[in-house]
Amino acid sequence: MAIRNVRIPSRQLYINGEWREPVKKNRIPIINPATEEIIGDIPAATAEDVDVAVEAARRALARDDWGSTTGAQRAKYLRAIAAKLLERKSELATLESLDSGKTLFESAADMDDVAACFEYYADLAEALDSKRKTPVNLHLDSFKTYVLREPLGVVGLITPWNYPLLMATWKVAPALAAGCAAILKPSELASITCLELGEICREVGLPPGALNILTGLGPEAGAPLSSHPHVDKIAFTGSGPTGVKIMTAAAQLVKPVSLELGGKSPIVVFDDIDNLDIAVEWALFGCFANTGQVCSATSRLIIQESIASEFLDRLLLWTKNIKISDPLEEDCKLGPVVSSGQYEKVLKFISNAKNEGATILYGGKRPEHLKKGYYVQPIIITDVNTSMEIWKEEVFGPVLCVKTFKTEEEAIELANDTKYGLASAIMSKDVERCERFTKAFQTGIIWINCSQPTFHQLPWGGKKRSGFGRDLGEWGLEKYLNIKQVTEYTSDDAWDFYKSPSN
Ligand SMILES: NC(=O)C1=CN([C@@H]2O[C@H](COP(=O)(O)OP(=O)(O)OC[C@H]3O[C@@H](n4cnc5c(N)ncnc54)[C@H](O)[C@@H]3O)[C@@H](O)[C@H]2O)C=CC1
Ligand code: BAL
Ligand code: NA
Repeated sequence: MAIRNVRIPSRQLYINGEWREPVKKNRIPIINPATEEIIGDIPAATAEDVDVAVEAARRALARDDWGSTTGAQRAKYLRAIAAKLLERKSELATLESLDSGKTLFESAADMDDVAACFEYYADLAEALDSKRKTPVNLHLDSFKTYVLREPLGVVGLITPWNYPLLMATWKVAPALAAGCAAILKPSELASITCLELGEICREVGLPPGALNILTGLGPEAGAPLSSHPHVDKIAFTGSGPTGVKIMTAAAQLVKPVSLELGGKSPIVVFDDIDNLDIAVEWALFGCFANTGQVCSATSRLIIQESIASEFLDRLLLWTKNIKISDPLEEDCKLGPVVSSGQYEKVLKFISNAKNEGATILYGGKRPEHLKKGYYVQPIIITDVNTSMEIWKEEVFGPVLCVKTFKTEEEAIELANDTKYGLASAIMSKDVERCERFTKAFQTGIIWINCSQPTFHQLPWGGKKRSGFGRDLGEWGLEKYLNIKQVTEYTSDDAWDFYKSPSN
């Protein structure tokens, strides 16, 4: 099917370097959330296909063309992938928007980030060659020791729909850089661009089995991957309940996992900020970018009482000015949410908030000019108390709830009043106060005078119920490495622990 001059490719599962029909031959429709139309379909993998892909991955590790590569050789593949991605950037960005509802501007930015992330891990793969073997000096004559950093093995990468190709890349690029063989299971709600990554890997001649891509439903394709005895690690980004299932399955085999499970992140705004509009825009971007479907969205605005009224007035003006439209339209700043399920979920959160006594200051309805599609106006909710669902639970939609504070102590208590621990933001020009908050925030990511800017050189992940482990940066590579110590006895003398029978 061709939409706006982009053909939706029809693909199979990408296993062992080729396209392969799923054993059970099932397919899942692709729905464009802007129109609610079916625009194609993706293959639905099951446990049988997981077995085939895991075997292909194991064989890749055993073969010299992947298992014995240097980091420099792997870097060449990663750079070739990045180059192909950029060649197809505009097509891939359109496909991402059609599949997920992301604005075309954000999809295009994602494709740049995806290519840059492959390039970044190409550099780290090269650097790994000099760090592969590290001597450790024990200051003993009788022992020579060193530490090897080796690929961990076969890794399962289970990813969400909010940044479909980018979240996959945060795991695929470092896994390949480390020399692992990977099986990617993208979200069934948005898999098109991840399948195209398969085509790109085929074109650049990535050795068969190094990366396998299995689209399909979570319980049918993700669960058998998590519990597979020959998968050495699972890296997951998605919801808390699914994270618990994956960790439980992996625990039976003592399989390591890393989990990035979203949050309910605070943005604390103090009255000493110089420019109200600049702070307002960050608050807006922090919660409404990507239609609020961001794990680190700062969806709790905690504002100093002295400026609350003026701040909210401006926030309202800015919010009303956001262009909501088909994500492919120029200047669109807010597209639909990803699916009918997510749409219903967002609307339910809003009605629950009303029923619990909160005030809908603005939004939360279907925009009048959009009759179809999973569109909802951005929402600002006030009169919130800390026992309300809207204060406590992740919505994953353009929903901002607001509370005020008087003192710094009160602000930090409100900020940390959450089971999650992914990100926190503070807006203040007082450097020492920002330092105090940096220490006090119980999260893995701190933003000062901004919210959301993300750089692939920096560790990404949280604490508390937001999970553990880190993507990105050198930390994102380490998790795909096995650290192996080698201890050699170099003395000609006997060990002399036991009495020799010949004496
Ligand atoms: N932390 C984050 O970045 C994300 C958080 N979410 C949250 O999750 C909510 C629900 O969204 P979903 O798409 O249903 O998230 P989900 O957590 O169910 O899906 C994420 C991935 O896990 C897979 N999966 C589902 N069940 C599985 C199982 N039993 N074993 C292995 N893999 C499984 C899915 O197929 C998908 O690839 C959202 O409303 C949002 O609150 C959703 C996406 C991303
Ligand atoms: N910048 C966003 C990453 C995420 O939502 O997972
Ligand atoms: Na879709």
